Amino acid sequence: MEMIMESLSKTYKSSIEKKLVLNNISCHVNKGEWINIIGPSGSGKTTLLKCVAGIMNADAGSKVSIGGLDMGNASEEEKRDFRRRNIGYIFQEYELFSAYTAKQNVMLPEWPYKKEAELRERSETLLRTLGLEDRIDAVPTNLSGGEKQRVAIARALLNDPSLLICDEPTGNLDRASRDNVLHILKECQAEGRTIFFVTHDYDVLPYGDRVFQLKDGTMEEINKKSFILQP
Ligand SMILES: Nc1ncnc2c1ncn2[C@@H]1O[C@H](COP(=O)(O)OP(=O)(O)OP(=O)(O)O)[C@@H](O)[C@H]1O
Repeated sequence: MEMIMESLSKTYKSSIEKKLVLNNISCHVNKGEWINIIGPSGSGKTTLLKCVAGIMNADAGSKVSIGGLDMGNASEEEKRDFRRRNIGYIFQEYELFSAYTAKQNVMLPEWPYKKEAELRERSETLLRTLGLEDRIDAVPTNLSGGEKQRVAIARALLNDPSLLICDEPTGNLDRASRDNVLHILKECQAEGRTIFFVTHDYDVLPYGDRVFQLKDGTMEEINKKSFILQP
């Protein structure tokens, strides 16, 4: 799914301050590309992902277009429907519902729209693929951080999204689980999906096609090779 950001700015406004977090960012992502975003804590990575997904409104004058949908002009309902059909979003804080099991959390976004038996089978398959076969019926309070992260990843994959937006999806995983998740995402990319991936982990960078760095409100492309350690 093609993504176009032009002059994208975002200001947080409160009664005591106005904070410009993203300042005139432009970036064009081709269908099927894997883009990695790095940047210091607080540089606006999560803000950028939320503006791109239409979860948060960018400032007036910004242009964000995803798969032809103009986020600035779409209604909340259009954006919600578009996300459900096309975007898998892996939240940094997992955003799991504590009253539901791992399997139910994965099924939840499609519950009103698809047959329950079909959803149950699909979510169990995804949880098994992510190494959670023993935790399918556990509630989030009984899951470790890494397990919760993998449930959140399974949920994002449920609708076979054309675009995966990933906010540090491997931050709480050990090396083996991280490599498993990256391998699964690489397969998703091979199937033609676009991946927009925020990370602090430089070991993730070789998996992507291009790297952008967010700093002081601006975003610039960095040569991916500059992160590969020389012997
Ligand atoms: N709702 C909000 N209101 C005001 N300021 C906010 C709000 N959300 C985030 N910020 C501020 O905007 C800046 C960017 O936050 P954001 O979460 O996008 O950064 P980040 O790069 O994802 O950080 P991290 O790597 O620590 O997750 C931070 O200084 C943060 O304090």
